[in-house]
Amino acid sequence: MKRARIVYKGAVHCVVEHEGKIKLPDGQIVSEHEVEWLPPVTPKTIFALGLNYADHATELDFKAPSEPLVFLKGMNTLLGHRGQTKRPSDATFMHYECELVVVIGKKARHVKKDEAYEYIEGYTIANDYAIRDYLENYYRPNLRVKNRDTCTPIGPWVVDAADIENPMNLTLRTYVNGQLTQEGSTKDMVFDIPFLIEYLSSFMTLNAGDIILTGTPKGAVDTKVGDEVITEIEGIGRLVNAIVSDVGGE
Ligand SMILES: O=C(O)C/C(=C\C=C(/O)C(=O)O)C(=O)O
Repeated sequence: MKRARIVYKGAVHCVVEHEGKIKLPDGQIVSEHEVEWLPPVTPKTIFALGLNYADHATELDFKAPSEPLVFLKGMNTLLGHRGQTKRPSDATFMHYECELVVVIGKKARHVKKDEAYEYIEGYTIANDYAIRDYLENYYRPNLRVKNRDTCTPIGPWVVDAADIENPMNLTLRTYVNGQLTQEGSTKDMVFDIPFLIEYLSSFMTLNAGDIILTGTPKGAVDTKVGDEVITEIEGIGRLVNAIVSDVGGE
């Protein structure tokens, strides 16, 4: 089952996918172009991993971390499928990052690796844009890199965990204006999903609806106003995003 949140005729609905279209709670079927897509999740906490693919660390001239490099993101960053991301006017380098997102299904504290999958509701896709102008080293606060308004498009769907046979072997791809620019596999994560859930839940509580952005492989390159960026993950779908100027914006 694939689930999403949309606005249709001025009202918010939780919907499911039906033969490539959208099924509303009253059974009505509508096309994806008739709706406004919202982020499919409303987390209390958004966790994200930095440098969780060794080849991405290498392209930034960093070593892969020996312990998970976790940071938090604000709700201000979230945006739905087919949304418009405002390219910050102070950015020289705004890199896309295609990432598998784990959606937590129930309260998790002191979870062991071998039980971790029981705590996952499903998976979705994020594009974790990075304003690389402000990337200095591992230890700096990364607010200006990773917490810009609208810079985390996410969705379109949350796919039930039961429908993803092996989340640790999914192909990720990014297309900019139709050109394939990034390709990798979740099998190359430095810290895999069970490890991340054990690690995070060892020192804090994860709640239902919380999300973990699991990092991006190599191939993250610059984007500009006017680009269409599609991040795609095998078995989940394609997340479409447009980059617009923030000049004169709110
Ligand atoms: O911008 C960077 O690549 C470094 C970084 C985070 C990295 C990721 O999100 C990633 O590797 O997926 C940072 O915190 O600045």
